[in-house]
Amino acid sequence: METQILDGKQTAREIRSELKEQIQDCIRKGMPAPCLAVILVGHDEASKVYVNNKEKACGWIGMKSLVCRMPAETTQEELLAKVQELNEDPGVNGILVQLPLPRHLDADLVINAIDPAKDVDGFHPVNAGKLSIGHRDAFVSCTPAGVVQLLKRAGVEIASKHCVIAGRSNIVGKPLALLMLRENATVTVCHSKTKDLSELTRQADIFIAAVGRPKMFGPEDIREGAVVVDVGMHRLEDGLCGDVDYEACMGRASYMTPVPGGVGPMTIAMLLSNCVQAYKAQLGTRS
Ligand SMILES: Nc1nc(=O)c2c([nH]1)NC[C@@H]1CN(c3ccc(C(=O)N[C@@H](CCC(=O)O)C(=O)O)cc3)C=[N+]21
Repeated sequence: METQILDGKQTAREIRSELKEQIQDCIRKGMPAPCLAVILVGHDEASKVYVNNKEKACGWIGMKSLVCRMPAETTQEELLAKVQELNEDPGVNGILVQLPLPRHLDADLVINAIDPAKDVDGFHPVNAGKLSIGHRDAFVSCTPAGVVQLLKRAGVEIASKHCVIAGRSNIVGKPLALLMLRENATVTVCHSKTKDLSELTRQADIFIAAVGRPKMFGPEDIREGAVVVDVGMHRLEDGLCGDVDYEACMGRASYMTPVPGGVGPMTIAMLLSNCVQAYKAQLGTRS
């Protein structure tokens, strides 16, 4: 079987050009440019790369980005004060606190402090709760939103399909299950304690791997013709790879996301999209 590539890089480019047009429209009407604020605490190397990528992506579409770099020894109080300052700044439309935080800081407390209307990561309990009860105005976590956009734009049918998700994190597995349910899929979520995992994943029409273990899934774990989405990202000696053994599944899946160039670029595109959504909502409520 010929495996089609789900090209996240190209799809992200399309989404960015749509967002860029929307922003130019607003600016032509005399509105200020939207602005995303990113808080980066400490010196995690991977985080620096992501934050740079986000800055670049903002630049491409005419969005301002404000990166607040704070030292590794920043206290909880200092971090909360920074979040408060950005909450109150009318020039800031979206706030993202780059994770992971240094160990002495409590990420839950920090996320709870973000104004839900500026929570473009969709991590605040108010947004997570709204997603779970189907409110359309919630900010949805960027990686799950990116997966659904990628499938839809490739013309993959979701309704009535059996979607099996491996992984149950608050930022990927759980919100993705809710989104796929909203798209009328039948959803199974599995995890490290699941019995006969491979038996289950082989029943998937759409299989989504989000476990965080390099090349954990191979052709024996997927059905011939399945749609395979790989959320994993691992930096090995010979480059990046995902949770799925991409080469080995070539020819067995009907569609598959590469790593890199699959879900990663879509995550950033959805972050930009959430920012534009926040910006428009805030413009609408200003007197
Ligand atoms: N508050 C918060 N929100 C996040 O959304 C968030 C975060 N913290 N912490 C870290 C993770 C990870 N993440 C990625 C974003 C883009 C790529 C991406 O663009 N990947 C490229 C490759 C990039 C490379 O070469 O390293 C690709 O897959 O093609 C990957 C990973 C967002 N995260």
